[in-house]
Amino acid sequence: MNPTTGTAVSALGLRKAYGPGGEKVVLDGVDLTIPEGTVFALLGPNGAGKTTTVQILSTLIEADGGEAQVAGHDLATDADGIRAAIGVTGQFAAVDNLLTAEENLMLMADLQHLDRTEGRRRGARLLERFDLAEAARKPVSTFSGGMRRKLDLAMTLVGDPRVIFLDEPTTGLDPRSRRTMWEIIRGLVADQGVTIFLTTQYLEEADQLADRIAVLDHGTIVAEGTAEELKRRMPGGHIRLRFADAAQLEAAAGLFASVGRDDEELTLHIPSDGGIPTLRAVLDILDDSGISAESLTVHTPDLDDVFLALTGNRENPENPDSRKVNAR
Ligand SMILES: Nc1ncnc2c1ncn2[C@@H]1O[C@H](COP(=O)(O)OP(=O)(O)OP(=O)(O)O)[C@@H](O)[C@H]1O
Repeated sequence: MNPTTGTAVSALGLRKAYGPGGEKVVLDGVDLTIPEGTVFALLGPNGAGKTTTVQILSTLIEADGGEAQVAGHDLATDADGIRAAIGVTGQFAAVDNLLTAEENLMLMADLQHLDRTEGRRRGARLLERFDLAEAARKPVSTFSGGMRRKLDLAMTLVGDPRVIFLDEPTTGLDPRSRRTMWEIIRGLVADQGVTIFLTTQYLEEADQLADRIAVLDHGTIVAEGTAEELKRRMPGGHIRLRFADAAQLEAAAGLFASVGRDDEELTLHIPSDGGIPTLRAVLDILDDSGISAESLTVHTPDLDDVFLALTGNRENPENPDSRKVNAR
């Protein structure tokens, strides 16, 4: 962690290209700032460069350009410092199928140079915490997908990391296992103040977990903000006011420039970004005219709308999956 800035991860102008002449540009100048103790979600369609970003920040591959600091260590000069401070789980998981859960955890403790007693103690505590104690002595090859993910994360936690990279942590899990994983991730942030860097293709996952979301498309960040901020940027949001009778509806309709109305439902739809200042302005206008609405609801576009609007305008001919996302 960087004690002077409170920033867990920062990156400036990260670039990465593949191919003999570097003609396949994967990251084209990625900037990120992630405060410590928060959950950050990097969202993007297949092939956007999410895994590449995680691999660079976790020192698994080198960037071609740009700079980054992770947990207070510089990527270019102190990769060892970063490795000691982070945990990585996901598509390149370290779980050994032939070993039991307990053995996997002990192996991790050995790699972290913990003494045997401390290693055992931490392992047992993690198995308990992740509800894997009963299966502790069974080979991992007999585990369900959800159990393996939990073990993978438990193995990461043996080293007590301050920053954890979770690359698509719930891909392929059923809804119940996904929710369990979300609870675990929330618990890590709440109880231990760790920083989570998450990549996901699930908008709901980003919405549920992340303090801030960045949308990556074709190697650049095309939008960044809280889920609410991103949704508010989309057209289609409105405030819906319901009135007690037709007279009130009529009077209110005359107060606003562009409104939709539904006479049967006695409602007005006022285009809005859903922000509090707009909401207050609408209520003030009604108040000043002595009209009171029976109910007020704010409708904001969901994250699906945001994702499709931001990433749907260019197709990636090399990646049929990205077309699938774009065409939805
Ligand atoms: N070693 C490599 N050599 C050549 N191209 C690569 C290599 N690794 C990744 N790529 C390409 O870089 C692009 C980005 O890949 P990356 O795995 O970072 O995307 P992603 O956003 O994580 O996608 P997904 O959601 O499908 O995992 C892809 O087009 C991929 O084919």
